Amino acid sequence: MAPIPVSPISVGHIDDVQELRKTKPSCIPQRFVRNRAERPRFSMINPPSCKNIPVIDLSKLQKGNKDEFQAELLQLSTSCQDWGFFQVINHGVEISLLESIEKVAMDFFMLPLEEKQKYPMKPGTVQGYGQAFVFSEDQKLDWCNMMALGLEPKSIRNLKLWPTKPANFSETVEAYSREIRKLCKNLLKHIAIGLSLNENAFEDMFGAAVQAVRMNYYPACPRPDLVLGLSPHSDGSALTVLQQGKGSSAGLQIFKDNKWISVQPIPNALVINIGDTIEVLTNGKYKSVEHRAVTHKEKDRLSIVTFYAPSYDIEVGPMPELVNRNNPCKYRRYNHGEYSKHYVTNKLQGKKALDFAKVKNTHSLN
Ligand SMILES: O=C(O)CCC(=O)C(=O)O
Ligand SMILES: [Fe+2]
Repeated sequence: MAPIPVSPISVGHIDDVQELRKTKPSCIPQRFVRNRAERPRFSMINPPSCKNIPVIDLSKLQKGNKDEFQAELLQLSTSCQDWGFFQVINHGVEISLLESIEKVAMDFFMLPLEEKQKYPMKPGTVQGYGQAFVFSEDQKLDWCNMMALGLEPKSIRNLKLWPTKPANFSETVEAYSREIRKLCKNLLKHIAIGLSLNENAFEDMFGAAVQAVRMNYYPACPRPDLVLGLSPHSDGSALTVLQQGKGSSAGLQIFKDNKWISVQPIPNALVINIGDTIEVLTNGKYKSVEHRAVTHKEKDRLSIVTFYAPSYDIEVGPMPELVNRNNPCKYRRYNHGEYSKHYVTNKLQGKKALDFAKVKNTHSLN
């Protein structure tokens, strides 16, 4: 008799957060209630002295005169080095496409649960509908429903997990992802120039880049002070592009100078962040930054997140140009596919995943 496949992971019952919300619970189920230290403290967010994350005007890098180009390039390098996060305006992605992706994502989340559950996210994977990064029965859960899809290269697509509803879902995700791919290449080109590297340095190294999209839906929560929309983490990607639903509450927070800072959405801008892979490639000059999502008492929130990373068969390690006596090599070389596997098979826990790549016993570790 053929052995019955048994999932080695037991995650217990996971409530669907939108369904839970519909029941208007008077108290939050314990699995969502964070330990005290992890709870968001809204009174501590964004003191008046704290600025919003930097803004990059991509049109100045593409069509600006020489002075505008240099000034914007400097702003880009500084944003990558000091913040690891920025918003990009005049990014070249049509507003109508931003609206279409938001519509299909929203329409998807509004489908009946049975329809969404036709594409279940299996424990230990990050494709399909459900909660990702859950590995045990006692792990706290995020106040979020996710739909995650692998896109490029075509070999990582799992079409069984692509919804057939709402109408135009696949076409829209594909069209959107093509444009976001162009944006990532464009940004990486300018990031390379800002680092005095060949403009194609990243592009040439990445091979057939991997791209995945994750739609996050955070229903309003009666006790935003007790839960997290998404646990603190850095992204395993090279670059991440995040679109926030129009009119959504502010929900994304980044950890900077030992404080959580709330990112104030700018209409039609896209939020970009440096992922672990760029941290390694730049030998820590540009760092991936820990971030999380919090919820709102009355408003739901949608985010559409694209991860852009090198091909799985690529070897990643600090670029020789960025390693020198003052900045000795901080990360080992490894296969990017192995890192991706490591990343998706561990719970989100700040920047812990990157320990995988850190060289032990150097004085300059941070
Ligand atoms: O929804 C957000 O603002 C954060 C999403 C995020 O960080 C992610 O999906 O990796
Ligand atoms: Fe993230």
